[in-house]
Amino acid sequence: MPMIEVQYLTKRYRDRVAVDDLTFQVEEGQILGFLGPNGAGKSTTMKMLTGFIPPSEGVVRVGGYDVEAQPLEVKRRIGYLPEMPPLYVEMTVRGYLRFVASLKGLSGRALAAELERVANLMGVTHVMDRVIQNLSKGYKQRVGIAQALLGSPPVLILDEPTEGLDPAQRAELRALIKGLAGKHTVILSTHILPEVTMTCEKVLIIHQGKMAAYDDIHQLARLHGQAESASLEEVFIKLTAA
Ligand SMILES: Nc1ncnc2c1ncn2[C@@H]1O[C@H](COP(=O)(O)OP(=O)(O)OP(=O)(O)O)[C@@H](O)[C@H]1O
Repeated sequence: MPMIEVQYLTKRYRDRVAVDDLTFQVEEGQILGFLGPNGAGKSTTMKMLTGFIPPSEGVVRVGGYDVEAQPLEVKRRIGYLPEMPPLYVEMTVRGYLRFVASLKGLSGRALAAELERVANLMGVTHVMDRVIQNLSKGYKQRVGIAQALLGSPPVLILDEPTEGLDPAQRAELRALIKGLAGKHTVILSTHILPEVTMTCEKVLIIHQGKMAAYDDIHQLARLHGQAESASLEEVFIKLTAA
């Protein structure tokens, strides 16, 4: 059974179709790169996968649970980094992460250990007692990713996780995400194409809400590129030009 199953997923905002009949699945332990130009519908799709907004049509199942019928079962299994992380900016990093960890059911020693683990992983140990609103953009992003990783959920939905990070942290995060493969199922949206080439085996490209490509990263170049060596960038530009 695939870890994430999406069938006929559609979202309409009044007369605008933001996501148009998407069907795809992500196998357990796989990292799916999710690409599309600005406004293609990536964030809208991710919000529906996590139960943040309801679909107009279609079905999403995570770990076999239906997002609409069993939202708590789904949320329990997903770590979500939205495009705009819901940080409580007046809290300290420690206070905020502790709060999120308690929402995820952690307490006592397990909570303290988990806080330390994700803080180390994201390199925020030295800012734990600072107020979030005073942090730089990159550090806010690190805190956003840290909250998604708390409790080590089997599924991670990451909406442009490397946005705002410096090159060193971006490389670290890439390695971290790659290291999650096998144990975690990940959907990673990004505008940085080499990031996908380096991290993902499978790629979904959407354009104007519709699926433009959904393939193994090597197949993609073969099917849509001029040559087998076509870069993901060439394929992306070709598929999203219209
Ligand atoms: N709440 C909303 N009400 C009306 N239209 C919306 C709403 N949210 C998104 N849209 C529209 O839906 C479409 C898809 O937006 P979405 O944010 O999902 O794109 P995206 O692929 O994530 O873009 P980006 O790469 O710029 O973040 C856009 O045309 C957007 O204007």
